Amino acid sequence: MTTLPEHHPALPGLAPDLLGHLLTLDARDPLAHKRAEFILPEGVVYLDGNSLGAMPRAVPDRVARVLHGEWGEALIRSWTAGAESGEDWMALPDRVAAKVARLIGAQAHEVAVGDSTSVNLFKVLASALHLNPDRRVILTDAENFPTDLYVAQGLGELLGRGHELRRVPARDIAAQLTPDVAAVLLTEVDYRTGERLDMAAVTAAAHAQGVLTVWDLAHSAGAFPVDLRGVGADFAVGCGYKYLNGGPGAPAFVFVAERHLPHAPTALSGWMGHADPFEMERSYRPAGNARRFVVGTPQVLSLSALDTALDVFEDVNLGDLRAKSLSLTDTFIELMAPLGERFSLTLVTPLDHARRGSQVSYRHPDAARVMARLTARGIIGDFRTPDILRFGFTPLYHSHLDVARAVQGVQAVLEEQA
Ligand SMILES: Cc1ncc(COP(=O)(O)O)c(C=O)c1O
Ligand SMILES: Nc1ccccc1C(=O)C[C@H](N)C(=O)O
Repeated sequence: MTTLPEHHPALPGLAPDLLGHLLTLDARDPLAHKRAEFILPEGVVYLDGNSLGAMPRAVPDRVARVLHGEWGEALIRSWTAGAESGEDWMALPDRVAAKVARLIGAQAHEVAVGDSTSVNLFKVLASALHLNPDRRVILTDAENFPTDLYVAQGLGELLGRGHELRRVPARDIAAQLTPDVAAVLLTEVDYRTGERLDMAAVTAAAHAQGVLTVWDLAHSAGAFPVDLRGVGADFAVGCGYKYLNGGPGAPAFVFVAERHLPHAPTALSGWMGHADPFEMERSYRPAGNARRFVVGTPQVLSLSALDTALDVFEDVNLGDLRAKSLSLTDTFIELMAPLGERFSLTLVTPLDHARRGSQVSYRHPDAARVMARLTARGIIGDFRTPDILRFGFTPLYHSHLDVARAVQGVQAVLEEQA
């Protein structure tokens, strides 16, 4: 007989056949062993890895080594110590970039790591507009994440050449790829609904109209395999602290397709993106790879945390990651269905697998209060304005039993409030 995993208290009230079914799914889970690589508080079902990923167990030791050994003892020598084997601080952004590249279907020299997603968005959008100089429109999803909208708006105004940020519903993007559009800026997975766009189809449609693509992979990277090269994407950015589990404020990543590297200027030409920073040349000569999108001194402490966090993915088959994510979200949707009928819960996440990221969201008229109560019970998700309850699933550390516990928590809160 299957035994309950240690970190799960038994689930009182769960029908034995359902419990058996969930335990079977968990017993067959090829990623079940990954949970032990994270530190998660007892008694909590953490459904917020799409806002701040949980801490991988190996991170504190790595950060302590960097603090005490590399900073405390070796001091300035750490910038170059171990350069022969690529262990030096100078090479840290490139080492981390190579690990991210595998997760997003890119080549290592097409990826740089540093700064925040917002800042990286500014850099690549500026590059895209430069590469399409005769067009003046940035086309975006009207409901895109605020920072994407703000950065695009601000950059357009700064350029002072009459750029327009055109916001249209995501479903209309393909029809709006008119000859005045320079770049389309989209988040692959909507942060509120969890709806996933067809990146391959949108990219192909954009290219057919001479439009460059900028993808925000904040809710994609580390949640399922992304194939930037396969879809022919031009530019992309994403967060280090969500599904990559790099810690609060972790450095973000930026992707520039190889074909653009010789021509894509960086709006922020800092010395760390120079081909040879310590030559101290008088004028800027960009690194030949995406490293040019690193601007200033790398954030060694947070890059080190992210570097170790990414090692969790080393033995992970990304197809397994996606399959498990879908199994978790399917299970959640299925177990929540009877509650939807009893309470005012409306599923807003697509049932179609191809159109789903790794989260499930519902509208509820009192969503803020429901989420506050859930959080107080240790079921941690997100409230997103105006009325969204959002539950993020992380295939590396969730089990199907976690899903059932979360649903039991939602049921208890909704019954209390009724
Ligand atoms: C789609 C999307 N883009 C960007 C960000 C964040 O950007 P930054 O890390 O610069 O705050 C988030 C979340 O905060 C997000 O959901
Ligand atoms: N960076 C943060 C800092 C503080 C609180 C939340 C965030 C998030 O990342 C929110 C997330 N982007 C979201 O999709 O809602």
